[in-house]
Amino acid sequence: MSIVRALVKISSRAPASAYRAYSWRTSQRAFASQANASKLRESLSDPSLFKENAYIDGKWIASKSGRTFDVVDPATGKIIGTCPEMTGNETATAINVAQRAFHDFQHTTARQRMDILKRWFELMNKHKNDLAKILMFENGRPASAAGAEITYAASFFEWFQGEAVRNYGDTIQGSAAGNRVLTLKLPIGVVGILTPWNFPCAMITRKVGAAVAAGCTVVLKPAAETPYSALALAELGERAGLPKGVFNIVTTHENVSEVGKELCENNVVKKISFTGSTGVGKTLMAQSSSSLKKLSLELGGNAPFIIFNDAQIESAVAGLMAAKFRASGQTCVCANRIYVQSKIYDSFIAAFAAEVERSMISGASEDPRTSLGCLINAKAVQKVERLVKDATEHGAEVVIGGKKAGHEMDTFYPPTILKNMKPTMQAFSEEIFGPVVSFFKFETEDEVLALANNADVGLASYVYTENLPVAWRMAEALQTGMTGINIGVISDAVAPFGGIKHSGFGREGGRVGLDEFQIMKTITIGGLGIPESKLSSI
Ligand SMILES: NC(=O)c1ccc[n+]([C@@H]2O[C@H](COP(=O)([O-])OP(=O)(O)OC[C@H]3O[C@@H](n4cnc5c(N)ncnc54)[C@H](O)[C@@H]3O)[C@@H](O)[C@H]2O)c1
Ligand SMILES: O=CCCC(=O)O
Repeated sequence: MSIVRALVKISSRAPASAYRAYSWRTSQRAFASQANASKLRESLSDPSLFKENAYIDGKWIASKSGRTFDVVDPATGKIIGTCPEMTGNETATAINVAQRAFHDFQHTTARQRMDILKRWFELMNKHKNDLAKILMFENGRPASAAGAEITYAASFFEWFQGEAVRNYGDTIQGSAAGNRVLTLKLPIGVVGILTPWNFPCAMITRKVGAAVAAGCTVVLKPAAETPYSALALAELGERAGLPKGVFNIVTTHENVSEVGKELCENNVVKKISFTGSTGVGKTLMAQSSSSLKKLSLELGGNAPFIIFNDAQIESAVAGLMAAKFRASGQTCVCANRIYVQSKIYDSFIAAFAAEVERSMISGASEDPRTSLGCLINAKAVQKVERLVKDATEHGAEVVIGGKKAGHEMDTFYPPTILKNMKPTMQAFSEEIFGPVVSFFKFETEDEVLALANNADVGLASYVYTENLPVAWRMAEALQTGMTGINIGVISDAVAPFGGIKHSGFGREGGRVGLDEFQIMKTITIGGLGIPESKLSSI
């Protein structure tokens, strides 16, 4: 409940002493927040990267109501700062600003946009440690993994600065004599971008890098849990030379539906790019139908990870570690259902469990030894607990973990391995989004293919085998947008990223990433034929 609403509620029906107690607690909270914010700010080499305002038209602003929401470090439970609680109307203002900026920005040359993105990329590298620190505090990611995300995030600006100048069209022979047909790719206009908390930086740069390369202007709504990475990126964008109004950020927590609706229904916005859950993706798609917007939806996954008898075990263990534990298992491409062929089922699980016990260390985010961080909130842990309980009640065996233990914060869950999993269990059809590894056994290629494809979503899949025809057949037949063969990390700025089925549509990164933010214009020119008088009679 918001502070304002809570105060109104309390003041209308509670005695004055209760009000005083509440006000005292509220001011204590505000004080704690200010103290932690200034601690975070002071820990940065460049404190001006930590912003607690929205960013519209190149200005750092508060909400009109003055209302804010708290941002909490999920690893410690401490409030690290506040951000403005913006409304639908304020989002409309940001959209109008972006529209005004588009008027000129669409006419910048590809080289100018390339230069901006290049500088933005360089600034991200220069401030990598500060960006990683901000990400670590707001997301709870351990320090080294936070640094890895900044490198990954910056790679999208590097990639799209190159792609900005590789904006090719076609020339086509028309069907009628003398007709010539050309295609041009033009920026689509103002884009609304909505991003999740699990990759607070990379999900933004993957979209914004492409949008800016194409010549679009942006209104971004970052996740309420992780707004500070977005705001730090805006500060660096300004330093990189982004004109005012090209990149705008609206922050909100309570008004998220209202802000999302405005982005979807406002006719000025020509494209919505969203990464998040399938449920919210469907809502945004329905809301965007009245204005027929172009959409990219990068939604949830439930990746099968398939290990055949002939796989190289060491490499499969390493691949599964990466595909499962990245971001504490909170990645849309995380391995969710692990299928191991029967001959190696037990030995593979034993090798994998040994590696988990050796290398997974849960601890304070700043501790360089920490390799497994917390989950985003206590609710995420409760979901994991529910899935583990359901599995064990229906016959799954716990190999390691399986119980919350040894941590005072309710956001931590230990690495857990379950075997003897069955398709009837909830973790078969639900995305776990946590550090739980669920092993299923299979006998034949056909059987595992049917099991793997028995999902309503289709984002990533992984196959380990030394048999090329098997690998190829599986890659073609698996109903997912992406398949890794003998590799557990498929995310790369050069590679088109996206799903099929209820994992959404559209591709980000790669050569096609730019297309998502462009319209194709076809130009037909008539009267270009050779006059008959110039043709010989033969
Ligand atoms: N395919 C991908 O690339 C990808 C990447 C990251 C996360 N995900 C998926 O996202 C999910 C985890 O993130 P989550 O639970 O925070 O997802 P979520 O859908 O609840 O939130 C994602 C974003 O949507 C916003 N949002 C929520 N309700 C909204 C509404 N009514 N209108 C507008 N915006 C709204 C949130 O504030 C956040 O910014 C998982 O299912 C995961 O697989 C997918
Ligand atoms: O969570 C989804 C996106 C992460 C990635 O780009 O690999």
